[in-house]
Formats: sequence, structure tokens, C-alpha cells
Amino acid sequence: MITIKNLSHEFIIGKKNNKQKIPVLNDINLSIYEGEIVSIVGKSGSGKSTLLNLMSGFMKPTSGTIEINGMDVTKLTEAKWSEFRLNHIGFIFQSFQLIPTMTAFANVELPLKMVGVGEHARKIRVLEVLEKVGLNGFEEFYPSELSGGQQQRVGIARALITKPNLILADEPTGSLDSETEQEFLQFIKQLNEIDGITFVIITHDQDVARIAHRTVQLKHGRLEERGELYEVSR
Ligand SMILES: Nc1ncnc2c1ncn2[C@@H]1O[C@H](COP(=O)(O)OP(=O)(O)OP(=O)(O)O)[C@@H](O)[C@H]1O
Repeated sequence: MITIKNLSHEFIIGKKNNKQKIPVLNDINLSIYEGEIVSIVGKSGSGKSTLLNLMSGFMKPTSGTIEINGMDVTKLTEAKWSEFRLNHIGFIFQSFQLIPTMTAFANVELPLKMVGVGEHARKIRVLEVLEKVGLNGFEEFYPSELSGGQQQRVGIARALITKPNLILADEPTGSLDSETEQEFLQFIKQLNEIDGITFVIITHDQDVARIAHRTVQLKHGRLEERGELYEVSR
């Protein structure tokens, strides 16, 4: 599903005559298989978000390739990447990243509008997904009128709306209390086991790492694999 080969990345900071290179990722090789939950752990500043941003196409690597569903996404133009993202990948963020001036319904509907789905079909799909995440009755609520856990569920609904087979999540439980976190993790497991969605989750949290089939650790720009618990059929 995802094949990362010889991926390296450095940031360049400073002005013209005083440029400085900050190497962050160094020759990363990683395969993520369909149906897996993979967690990425590592100390603060180890490059976890950089790796996820590269996988999301939000920036281009210094070198190396990232294949997702058979497509080398590092070669795509910005416009093609946006289209590919909308059709293949869902995102969940720590800070939910909902649009505050839009209702739960409108936040979840947005990706469907962007891919040109008609109004009637959008309505059916949004109501179906909001029900799936346990938010029926909350369609007209604005993010500020929802609890953190409910906002995260709107975020999950938005990630699921285009039926992606891959979800990338950056510290998804960082803003949740422990009870809400457990609910969230159960839901991720269910989406993985029943709907077959593959997850790549960046986390500091041992409980999140525990639901993963595999945990990889970033250390000094390199990846190390930690205890494998293989139950996924490939
Ligand atoms: N846009 C940027 N320009 C320059 N340096 C950057 C940029 N983004 C990240 N970095 C540097 O890259 C390194 C890795 O950052 P990254 O955010 O990927 O780490 P992280 O493991 O996700 O950290 P955290 O757990 O604290 O979120 C850090 O040293 C950071 O300062």
C-alpha cells in the first residue's frame, strides 16, 4: 500500500549567503501493507511530522520515493496531489482542524463538494457517516458547541467521507481525555477490522502504540522497527 524507498529530507533555513541545512530524515525505507495499523514513535523533533507531511504530499522530499497505492506521489504536481489525496487518503489531526464557522454537517460535507458530488448524494453520505461516528442529532452544531471527543468524531467523519483506504493521523489522541481516547482507539480498531482501512498514526502515547500491529521508531533521522505483532493477512 505504501512503499517508502531511500527517503531523505533536509530543511534549508537562513538567508541567501547564510544558508544552513537541517537534515531530518536519513535514508528511510518502510513498507506499510494493506490492513495494517502502524504507529510511528520517536522523541520530539525526531522527524515524525516531517515523515507524515511527506507521505501526505504537503511537501516534497530532498530525495527518495513514496509509492501509495502504486503511484509515486513524489512525482505528482500540486494539483494532481490534491486530487489523489481527496480520493485515497483521510487525515486526522490532534487539533481536529475543523472550520469553526461551519456546522458539523458542513465540515464533513466539504471534501465531497471538492470532488464534485451532487447535493442529494452528499446529504445521504454525510448523514450516514455522522451516524457511523455516533453524531446523529449533532449535524447543525458548530465545533465550539461540541466536546473535544465529539469534535474528534467530526474529524473522523470528515476523514471517512470520501471512503479512503488509508488514514494518516498526527497525534490524534493528544487533545482527548483518557476515556474519550479509549473510545477513539476502539473506533479505529473497528474501522481497521471491519472496513479494512489502513492507519499510519504518529503518537507519543503507549495506548495508541498498543493497538498498532507494528510500531516503528524514528531515531536520529533513521527508522528502527520495534516488536512486531503480525496478525494482518497480506
Ligand atoms: N519548516 C521547517 N523548517 C526548518 N526546520 C524544520 C521545519 N519543520 C521541522 N523542522 C525541524 O525538523 C525537525 C523535525 O521536526 P518534526 O516536526 O518532524 O518532529 P516531530 O518528531 O514531529 O516532533 P514533535 O513530536 O515535537 O511534534 C526539528 O528539528 C524541526 O526543528
